[in-house]
Amino acid sequence: MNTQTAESFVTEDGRTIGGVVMEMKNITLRFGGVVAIKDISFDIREGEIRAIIGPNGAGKSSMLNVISGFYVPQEGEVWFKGGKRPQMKPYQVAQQGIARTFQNIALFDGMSVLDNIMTGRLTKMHTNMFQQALWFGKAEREENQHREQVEKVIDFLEIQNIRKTPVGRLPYGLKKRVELARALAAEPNLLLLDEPMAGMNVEEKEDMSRFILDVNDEFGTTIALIEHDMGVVMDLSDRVVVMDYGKKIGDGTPDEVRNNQAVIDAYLGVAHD
Ligand SMILES: Nc1ncnc2c1ncn2[C@@H]1O[C@H](COP(=O)(O)OP(=O)(O)OP(=O)(O)O)[C@@H](O)[C@H]1O
Repeated sequence: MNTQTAESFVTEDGRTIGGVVMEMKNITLRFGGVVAIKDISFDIREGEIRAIIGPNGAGKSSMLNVISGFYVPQEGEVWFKGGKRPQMKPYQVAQQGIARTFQNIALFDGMSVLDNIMTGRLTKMHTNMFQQALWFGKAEREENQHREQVEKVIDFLEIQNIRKTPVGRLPYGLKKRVELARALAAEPNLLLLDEPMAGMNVEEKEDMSRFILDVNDEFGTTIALIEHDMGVVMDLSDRVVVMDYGKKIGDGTPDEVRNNQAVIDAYLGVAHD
Protein backbone atom coordinates (compact mmCIF):
# COMPACT_ATOMS: atom_id res chain seq x y z
CA MET A 1 0.00 0.00 0.00
CA ASN A 2 1.24 3.47 -0.82
CA THR A 3 0.98 5.41 2.42
CA GLN A 4 2.46 8.61 1.04
CA THR A 5 0.59 11.55 2.51
CA ALA A 6 0.03 14.54 0.30
CA GLU A 7 -0.85 17.26 2.81
CA SER A 8 1.67 20.00 3.13
CA PHE A 9 1.74 22.65 5.83
CA VAL A 10 3.55 25.84 6.71
CA THR A 11 5.72 25.93 9.83
CA GLU A 12 5.72 28.73 12.40
CA ASP A 13 8.87 30.12 10.76
CA GLY A 14 7.19 30.18 7.33
CA ARG A 15 8.75 27.13 5.68
CA THR A 16 6.60 24.73 3.68
CA ILE A 17 6.77 21.07 4.68
CA GLY A 18 5.45 18.76 1.98
CA GLY A 19 4.22 15.17 1.84
CA VAL A 20 6.19 12.09 2.83
CA VAL A 21 9.26 11.50 0.64
CA MET A 22 10.84 8.63 2.51
CA GLU A 23 9.26 5.97 4.61
CA MET A 24 11.04 3.33 6.64
CA LYS A 25 8.66 0.45 7.27
CA ASN A 26 9.35 -2.10 10.00
CA ILE A 27 13.11 -2.05 9.49
CA THR A 28 15.16 -4.70 11.30
CA LEU A 29 18.93 -4.89 10.90
CA ARG A 30 21.15 -7.50 12.52
CA PHE A 31 24.90 -7.98 12.65
CA GLY A 32 25.21 -11.64 13.61
CA GLY A 33 23.65 -11.81 17.07
CA VAL A 34 23.50 -8.02 17.50
CA VAL A 35 20.17 -6.46 16.60
CA ALA A 36 21.12 -2.89 15.68
CA ILE A 37 17.59 -1.89 14.55
CA LYS A 38 14.42 -3.58 15.79
CA ASP A 39 11.24 -3.18 13.76
CA ILE A 40 11.43 0.60 13.34
CA SER A 41 9.08 2.68 11.20
CA PHE A 42 9.14 6.42 10.59
CA ASP A 43 8.84 8.83 7.73
CA ILE A 44 10.58 11.92 6.39
CA ARG A 45 8.56 14.72 4.82
CA GLU A 46 9.69 16.90 1.96
CA GLY A 47 11.49 20.05 3.12
CA GLU A 48 11.71 19.14 6.80
CA ILE A 49 14.69 18.81 9.09
CA ARG A 50 14.33 15.41 10.71
CA ALA A 51 16.62 14.36 13.53
CA ILE A 52 17.46 10.87 14.73
CA ILE A 53 18.72 10.89 18.30
CA GLY A 54 19.52 8.37 21.01
CA PRO A 55 22.26 7.24 23.38
CA ASN A 56 25.49 5.64 22.12
CA GLY A 57 24.92 2.36 20.30
CA ALA A 58 21.19 3.07 19.86
CA GLY A 59 21.37 2.28 16.13
CA LYS A 60 21.31 5.80 14.67
CA SER A 61 24.25 5.44 12.26
CA SER A 62 22.96 2.02 11.24
CA MET A 63 19.65 3.67 10.32
CA LEU A 64 21.40 6.34 8.26
CA ASN A 65 23.36 3.57 6.55
CA VAL A 66 20.12 1.80 5.66
CA ILE A 67 18.73 5.00 4.15
CA SER A 68 21.89 5.56 2.11
CA GLY A 69 22.10 1.94 0.93
CA PHE A 70 25.30 1.04 2.81
CA TYR A 71 23.42 -1.58 4.87
CA VAL A 72 20.64 -3.83 3.66
CA PRO A 73 18.12 -4.61 6.40
CA GLN A 74 17.06 -8.23 6.90
CA GLU A 75 13.45 -7.14 7.32
CA GLY A 76 11.33 -4.18 6.33
CA GLU A 77 10.91 -1.89 3.37
CA VAL A 78 12.29 1.48 2.34
CA TRP A 79 9.86 3.63 0.39
CA PHE A 80 11.09 6.62 -1.55
CA LYS A 81 8.95 9.14 -3.43
CA GLY A 82 5.89 6.93 -3.21
CA GLY A 83 7.46 3.67 -4.41
CA LYS A 84 9.10 0.72 -2.68
CA ARG A 85 12.84 1.00 -3.21
CA PRO A 86 14.46 -2.14 -4.56
CA GLN A 87 17.77 -3.21 -3.03
CA MET A 88 20.30 -0.66 -4.24
CA LYS A 89 24.01 0.01 -4.09
CA PRO A 90 25.04 3.27 -2.38
CA TYR A 91 25.96 4.87 -5.73
CA GLN A 92 22.47 4.11 -7.05
CA VAL A 93 20.95 5.70 -3.96
CA ALA A 94 23.18 8.72 -4.57
CA GLN A 95 21.92 8.91 -8.16
CA GLN A 96 18.39 9.21 -6.75
CA GLY A 97 19.40 12.51 -5.14
CA ILE A 98 20.42 11.34 -1.67
CA ALA A 99 23.79 12.64 -0.41
CA ARG A 100 25.46 12.16 2.95
CA THR A 101 28.27 13.13 5.24
CA PHE A 102 30.07 10.69 7.54
CA GLN A 103 30.56 10.53 11.31
CA ASN A 104 34.31 10.20 10.81
CA ILE A 105 35.26 12.66 8.11
CA ALA A 106 35.79 10.85 4.80
CA LEU A 107 37.73 13.34 2.66
CA PHE A 108 40.94 13.03 0.65
CA ASP A 109 43.53 14.73 2.88
CA GLY A 110 46.13 15.26 0.13
CA MET A 111 43.68 16.87 -2.27
CA SER A 112 42.60 20.52 -2.26
CA VAL A 113 39.25 21.65 -0.90
CA LEU A 114 38.12 22.37 -4.47
CA ASP A 115 39.04 18.89 -5.76
CA ASN A 116 37.40 17.22 -2.77
CA ILE A 117 34.18 19.10 -3.44
CA MET A 118 34.42 18.17 -7.15
CA THR A 119 34.22 14.49 -6.16
CA GLY A 120 30.69 15.27 -4.99
CA ARG A 121 29.78 15.72 -8.68
CA LEU A 122 30.87 12.19 -9.65
CA THR A 123 27.36 10.75 -9.73
CA LYS A 124 26.39 13.51 -12.16
CA MET A 125 29.26 13.08 -14.64
CA HIS A 126 28.26 11.70 -18.03
CA THR A 127 31.42 11.88 -20.12
CA ASN A 128 33.95 9.13 -19.62
CA MET A 129 37.64 9.42 -18.83
CA PHE A 130 38.64 8.86 -22.47
CA GLN A 131 36.53 11.84 -23.61
CA GLN A 132 37.84 13.93 -20.73
CA ALA A 133 41.44 13.03 -21.57
CA LEU A 134 40.97 14.18 -25.15
CA TRP A 135 39.11 17.26 -23.98
CA PHE A 136 36.27 16.83 -26.42
CA GLY A 137 33.80 19.74 -26.44
CA LYS A 138 31.16 17.78 -24.58
CA ALA A 139 33.56 16.95 -21.79
CA GLU A 140 34.69 20.56 -21.60
CA ARG A 141 31.12 21.87 -21.39
CA GLU A 142 30.32 19.33 -18.72
CA GLU A 143 33.43 20.16 -16.72
CA ASN A 144 32.42 23.84 -16.79
CA GLN A 145 28.95 23.05 -15.51
CA HIS A 146 30.38 21.02 -12.65
CA ARG A 147 32.82 23.77 -11.79
CA GLU A 148 30.02 26.33 -11.77
CA GLN A 149 27.97 24.29 -9.31
CA VAL A 150 31.01 23.70 -7.10
CA GLU A 151 31.84 27.41 -7.07
CA LYS A 152 28.26 28.17 -5.98
CA VAL A 153 28.63 25.80 -3.05
CA ILE A 154 32.01 27.30 -2.12
CA ASP A 155 30.43 30.78 -2.03
CA PHE A 156 27.42 29.55 -0.13
CA LEU A 157 29.50 27.93 2.62
CA GLU A 158 31.95 30.84 2.71
CA ILE A 159 35.09 28.80 2.08
CA GLN A 160 36.58 30.77 -0.85
CA ASN A 161 39.74 31.51 1.13
CA ILE A 162 40.62 27.82 1.56
CA ARG A 163 39.62 26.52 -1.88
CA LYS A 164 43.24 25.63 -2.83
CA THR A 165 44.28 24.35 0.61
CA PRO A 166 44.91 20.61 1.02
CA VAL A 167 42.17 19.29 3.29
CA GLY A 168 44.70 17.60 5.58
CA ARG A 169 45.90 21.04 6.73
CA LEU A 170 42.48 22.29 7.80
CA PRO A 171 41.18 22.42 11.37
CA TYR A 172 38.44 19.94 12.21
CA GLY A 173 35.50 22.35 12.01
CA LEU A 174 36.42 23.42 8.49
CA LYS A 175 36.89 19.81 7.37
CA LYS A 176 33.31 19.19 8.47
CA ARG A 177 32.21 22.17 6.38
CA VAL A 178 34.09 20.83 3.34
CA GLU A 179 32.29 17.50 3.82
CA LEU A 180 29.00 19.35 3.79
CA ALA A 181 30.14 21.18 0.65
CA ARG A 182 30.94 17.92 -1.10
CA ALA A 183 27.48 16.55 -0.26
CA LEU A 184 25.84 19.78 -1.48
CA ALA A 185 27.80 19.68 -4.73
CA ALA A 186 25.67 16.66 -5.65
CA GLU A 187 22.57 18.92 -5.47
CA PRO A 188 20.71 16.44 -3.27
CA ASN A 189 16.98 16.42 -2.56
CA LEU A 190 17.66 14.54 0.65
CA LEU A 191 20.77 15.30 2.67
CA LEU A 192 21.90 12.90 5.40
CA LEU A 193 24.21 14.33 8.05
CA ASP A 194 25.93 11.97 10.49
CA GLU A 195 26.86 14.03 13.56
CA PRO A 196 27.63 17.26 11.68
CA MET A 197 28.69 19.08 14.89
CA ALA A 198 30.68 16.33 16.59
CA GLY A 199 33.98 17.63 17.99
CA MET A 200 33.15 21.28 17.28
CA ASN A 201 33.44 24.23 19.61
CA VAL A 202 30.45 26.49 20.32
CA GLU A 203 31.24 28.96 17.56
CA GLU A 204 31.76 26.22 14.96
CA LYS A 205 28.46 24.63 16.02
CA GLU A 206 26.66 27.94 15.56
CA ASP A 207 28.14 28.30 12.07
CA MET A 208 27.21 24.77 11.10
CA SER A 209 23.65 25.20 12.46
CA ARG A 210 23.26 28.34 10.39
CA PHE A 211 24.50 26.59 7.24
CA ILE A 212 22.15 23.64 7.78
CA LEU A 213 19.18 26.01 8.21
CA ASP A 214 20.25 28.03 5.15
CA VAL A 215 20.58 24.91 2.98
CA ASN A 216 17.10 23.84 4.01
CA ASP A 217 15.64 27.30 3.55
CA GLU A 218 17.34 28.39 0.32
CA PHE A 219 17.43 25.10 -1.62
CA GLY A 220 14.40 23.44 0.00
CA THR A 221 16.63 20.44 0.74
CA THR A 222 15.13 17.80 3.01
CA ILE A 223 17.59 17.00 5.80
CA ALA A 224 17.89 13.99 8.10
CA LEU A 225 20.55 14.28 10.74
CA ILE A 226 22.04 12.46 13.67
CA GLU A 227 23.35 14.68 16.41
CA HIS A 228 24.30 14.27 20.06
CA ASP A 229 24.04 17.91 21.07
CA MET A 230 20.47 18.14 22.36
CA GLY A 231 20.31 21.92 22.26
CA VAL A 232 21.25 21.90 18.59
CA VAL A 233 18.81 19.10 17.73
CA MET A 234 15.88 20.76 19.46
CA ASP A 235 16.65 24.12 17.84
CA LEU A 236 17.12 22.82 14.31
CA SER A 237 14.61 20.04 13.87
CA ASP A 238 10.99 19.98 12.81
CA ARG A 239 10.57 16.41 14.07
CA VAL A 240 12.73 13.99 16.02
CA VAL A 241 12.90 10.17 16.08
CA VAL A 242 14.35 8.78 19.29
CA MET A 243 16.08 5.39 19.31
CA ASP A 244 17.33 3.34 22.23
CA TYR A 245 18.86 -0.16 22.02
CA GLY A 246 17.70 -0.43 18.42
CA LYS A 247 14.07 0.41 19.19
CA LYS A 248 12.07 3.54 18.48
CA ILE A 249 10.98 5.03 21.80
CA GLY A 250 9.77 8.44 20.64
CA ASP A 251 8.77 10.35 17.51
CA GLY A 252 7.40 13.86 17.26
CA THR A 253 8.11 17.55 17.50
CA PRO A 254 10.98 18.64 19.77
CA ASP A 255 8.43 19.57 22.46
CA GLU A 256 6.67 16.23 22.26
CA VAL A 257 9.94 14.35 22.46
CA ARG A 258 11.23 16.51 25.33
CA ASN A 259 8.17 15.58 27.38
CA ASN A 260 8.14 11.88 26.48
CA GLN A 261 8.80 9.83 29.63
CA ALA A 262 10.49 6.95 27.77
CA VAL A 263 12.89 9.43 26.20
CA ILE A 264 13.64 11.12 29.53
CA ASP A 265 14.29 7.68 31.09
CA ALA A 266 16.60 6.61 28.25
CA TYR A 267 18.71 9.73 28.64
CA LEU A 268 18.80 9.34 32.41
CA GLY A 269 19.78 5.69 32.01
CA VAL A 270 16.53 4.26 33.45
CA ALA A 271 15.91 0.68 32.26
CA HIS A 272 12.74 -0.06 30.29
CA ASP A 273 11.48 -2.76 27.93
N1 LIG B 1 29.32 -3.06 11.01
C1 LIG B 1 28.91 -3.51 12.19
N2 LIG B 1 29.19 -4.77 12.59
C2 LIG B 1 28.77 -5.24 13.78
N3 LIG B 1 28.04 -4.53 14.66
C3 LIG B 1 27.73 -3.27 14.32
C4 LIG B 1 28.15 -2.68 13.08
N4 LIG B 1 27.69 -1.40 13.03
C5 LIG B 1 27.03 -1.20 14.17
N5 LIG B 1 27.05 -2.31 14.95
C6 LIG B 1 26.42 -2.46 16.27
O1 LIG B 1 25.07 -2.07 16.13
C7 LIG B 1 24.66 -1.31 17.27
C8 LIG B 1 24.21 0.08 16.83
O2 LIG B 1 25.36 0.81 16.39
P1 LIG B 1 25.27 2.24 15.71
O3 LIG B 1 26.65 2.65 15.34
O4 LIG B 1 24.24 2.22 14.65
O5 LIG B 1 24.73 3.12 16.92
P2 LIG B 1 24.73 4.70 17.11
O6 LIG B 1 23.44 5.03 17.76
O7 LIG B 1 25.02 5.35 15.82
O8 LIG B 1 25.92 4.91 18.13
P3 LIG B 1 26.92 6.17 18.34
O9 LIG B 1 26.08 7.30 18.82
O10 LIG B 1 27.86 5.67 19.39
O11 LIG B 1 27.57 6.42 17.01
C9 LIG B 1 25.84 -1.29 18.23
O12 LIG B 1 25.67 -2.36 19.15
C10 LIG B 1 27.03 -1.55 17.33
O13 LIG B 1 28.07 -2.18 18.03
